[in-house]
Amino acid sequence: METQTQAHKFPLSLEFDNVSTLPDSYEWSTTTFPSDDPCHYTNNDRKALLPVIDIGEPGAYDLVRHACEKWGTFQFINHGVPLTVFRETELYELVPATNGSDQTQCLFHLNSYSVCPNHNRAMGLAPHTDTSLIIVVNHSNISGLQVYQDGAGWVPVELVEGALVVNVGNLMQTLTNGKFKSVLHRVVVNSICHRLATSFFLMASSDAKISPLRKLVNSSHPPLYRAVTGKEYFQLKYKFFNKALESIRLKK
Ligand SMILES: O=C(O)CCC(=O)C(=O)O
Ligand SMILES: [Fe+2]
Repeated sequence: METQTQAHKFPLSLEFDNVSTLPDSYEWSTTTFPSDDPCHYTNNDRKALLPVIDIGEPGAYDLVRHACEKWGTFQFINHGVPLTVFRETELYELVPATNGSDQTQCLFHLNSYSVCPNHNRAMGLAPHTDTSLIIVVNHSNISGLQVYQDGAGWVPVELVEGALVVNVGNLMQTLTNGKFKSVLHRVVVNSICHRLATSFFLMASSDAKISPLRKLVNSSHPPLYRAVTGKEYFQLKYKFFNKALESIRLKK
């Protein structure tokens, strides 16, 4: 048994450290691993490679827009954060911090996925779309994040040193009248490495009204979503989870 003091140290000693098989309550329908190295796997499907964008390049703006329309996600490099920060900073040195006030604009999550004995029958993070406007993920150097794409299924997000992942969230999909797609994603676990990832959520403040931008709405592109406040949308997400966007969709 852990003592109280040890239990607060990172990496956390989690329940799975003490079990040799997956408890029934964690059972998930089978997930498959794309390669022999579950900690650092590559994507063998060259047709389903997520964009990695150098945001210092002249054409970066168009590439970002295209990625948000087609994929709802991309990785970016040349963001100004020195590589040494990625190499030398152990994620577990970071202290998770949230701003709990009503005016919250940003949220920072530290996600910890412990080693799992029966990884192909468990799920680290269930398939979901993110609620906020945009999300920036540092998935460090351990694989696990996968995004769903029509026609390609679950696509692993490849490890690119120093790259950060951006996901389009539900509220950005609303704001862009469905032009940018909020990406369905999940995290799989493995039986060898403990994975840590940080997510930075750019949120709408609770009383901000979010509705499709006027310049993206016209007679051939009528508004797809009704206006919601940040607070209302969070309540809808809690109630409807992955069906929340559907719940504010205007009927034709
Ligand atoms: O762990 C990851 O790579 C992604 C985490 C995530 O999807 C989230 O925090 O919403
Ligand atoms: Fe997410």
